[in-house]
Amino acid sequence: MALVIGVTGGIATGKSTVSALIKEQGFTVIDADIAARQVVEPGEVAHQQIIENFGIDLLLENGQINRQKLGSIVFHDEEKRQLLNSIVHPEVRKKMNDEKQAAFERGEQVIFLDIPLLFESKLTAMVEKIIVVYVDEQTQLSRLMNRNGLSKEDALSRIQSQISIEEKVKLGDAIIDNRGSIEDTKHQLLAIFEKWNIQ
Ligand SMILES: CC(C)(COP(=O)(O)OP(=O)(O)OC[C@H]1O[C@@H](n2cnc3c(N)ncnc32)[C@H](O)[C@@H]1O)[C@@H](O)C(=O)NCCC(=O)NCCS
Ligand SMILES: Nc1ncnc2c1ncn2[C@@H]1O[C@H](COP(=O)(O)OP(=O)(O)OP(=O)(O)O)[C@@H](O)[C@H]1O
Repeated sequence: MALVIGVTGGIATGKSTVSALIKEQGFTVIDADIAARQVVEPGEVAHQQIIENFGIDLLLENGQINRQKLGSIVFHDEEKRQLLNSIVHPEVRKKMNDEKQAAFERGEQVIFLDIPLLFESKLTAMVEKIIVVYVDEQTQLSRLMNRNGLSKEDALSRIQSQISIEEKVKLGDAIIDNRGSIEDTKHQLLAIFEKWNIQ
């Protein structure tokens, strides 16, 4: 039986960074953020449902959803965020399950799922072990502001739309402290692999 491991954390705490290190070790990482982009491509069911619920003005000239505009709506309005989640999440779960199945069928023994909202969306049953990628809230805020070019207010509203990273740390089977260098983060990841006998 293959082992399925969830990688989670708060927004901008370093899940993608850790996922890249996991891939470097030769493992498949199935990324919920990527799936969430694929299921809203023009022609997909969720694309149509988003237009019906949020309006045609949300589209760019090329027919893609204007993610910046949608983000500025849903990260300031919990009801609208729940509405978007109810459209996108079922499709994301399907896509991730299909990709997981394909990895099983390729004979892979350990599969990683990078799911930012693992706890918020109550998806912990999808995985057997959980790695939480941690940085303190100040580091999270400044990395998010830098990476996305967001104001402090906008960055805080995104952070506050999730369970706090301090809470998530209590729920993980293993924690990676990503406040140091990438090399330091890699050492912690490899130590977890050793402890869990992942090779
Ligand atoms: C609101 C959208 C359009 C903003 O797009 P944008 O390109 O700016 O951000 P991106 O998708 O890369 O997400 C960045 C991070 O934001 C956080 N985030 C995204 N959606 C949500 C949400 N609904 N609730 C809380 N945090 C979220 C996650 O930590 C994610 O890693 C987009 O995030 C979206 O469609 N969200 C709904 C789907 C979802 O929940 N995705 C997260 C994984 S399933
Ligand atoms: N150890 C580190 N040292 C310095 N900067 C880092 C480190 N790890 C990640 N970063 C930077 O912090 C930002 C957030 O990292 P990353 O994109 O991996 O987070 P994430 O958790 O995947 O974000 P999201 O929730 O938005 O998907 C990026 O700009 C990244 O380059």
